[in-house]
Amino acid sequence: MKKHSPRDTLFRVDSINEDFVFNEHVVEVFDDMLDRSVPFYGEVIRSSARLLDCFLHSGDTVYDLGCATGTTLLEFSRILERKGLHFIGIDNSAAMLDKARLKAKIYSKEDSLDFLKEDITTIHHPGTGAFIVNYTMQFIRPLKREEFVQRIYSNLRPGGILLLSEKVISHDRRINREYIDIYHAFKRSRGYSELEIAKKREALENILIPFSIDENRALLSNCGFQSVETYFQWFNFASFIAVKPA
Ligand SMILES: C[S@@+](CC[C@H](N)C(=O)[O-])C[C@H]1O[C@@H](n2cnc3c(N)ncnc32)[C@H](O)[C@@H]1O
Ligand SMILES: O=C(O)C(=O)C[C@]1(C(=O)O)C=C[C@@H](O)C=C1
Repeated sequence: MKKHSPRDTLFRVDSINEDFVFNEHVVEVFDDMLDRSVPFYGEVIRSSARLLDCFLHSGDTVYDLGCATGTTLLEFSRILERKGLHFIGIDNSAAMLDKARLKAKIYSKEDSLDFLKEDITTIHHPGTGAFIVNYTMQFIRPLKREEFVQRIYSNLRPGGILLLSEKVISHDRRINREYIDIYHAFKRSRGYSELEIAKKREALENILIPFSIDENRALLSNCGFQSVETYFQWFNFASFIAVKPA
């Protein structure tokens, strides 16, 4: 897909030090930021599309919670064009949604994609075939996550799926440190400087709170999901599938 955002230079030296928020500056460079900051971003989307193809039926609805600029749903609508699914993105940032709608228009997908401004922690969309929650639950306060996943579970139809992608930690201190170093080397290879990496890390401190793989799996199981597996992992990034019993 063509690039739709200028280069992410938010954490260059002259920028101000503040907590990370999804404001208009972030929206402006967001697609470039994700492309250079999330390992195998495109591959995770394509793998998720394969799972949707396996588990969903024609007429099912897919909600992308925290859809940001709509990249994931645009890819789904292209890959799964003939499957007869409805795609709806939800975000609480008007600027993200404006960009998502613009991209849908550019790719002539306005008719197959909808975008809603809602708080993902209070959704009510019963009978949903699949929820996608990519790199977003990590921004929800840990104490609120169980209620959030419970709500997703109760809005899924029997046999429906949740696809969850998150940055993760290891409780083994050595492994955790090595994974973070490997991730920072990845960011350097994508053109971020040491200073940009350090400043972004500081801005995300106490804002992006990752769970371990085991903690995420336990959370999903506690909310009623019976089958829970990881379908992708690259060091400190992982994607999970959780299936609601049919
Ligand atoms: C890291 S981005 C998600 C990236 C996107 N899923 C992707 O893969 O391209 C997190 C998104 O969640 C949105 N968000 C965070 N908290 C939210 C909430 N409570 N309700 C709705 N959207 C929220 C932010 O506005 C932001 O667009
Ligand atoms: O740059 C980082 O350190 C990241 O963790 C990347 C990450 C994420 O994993 O969600 C963090 C914030 C942005 O929303 C996009 C990507």
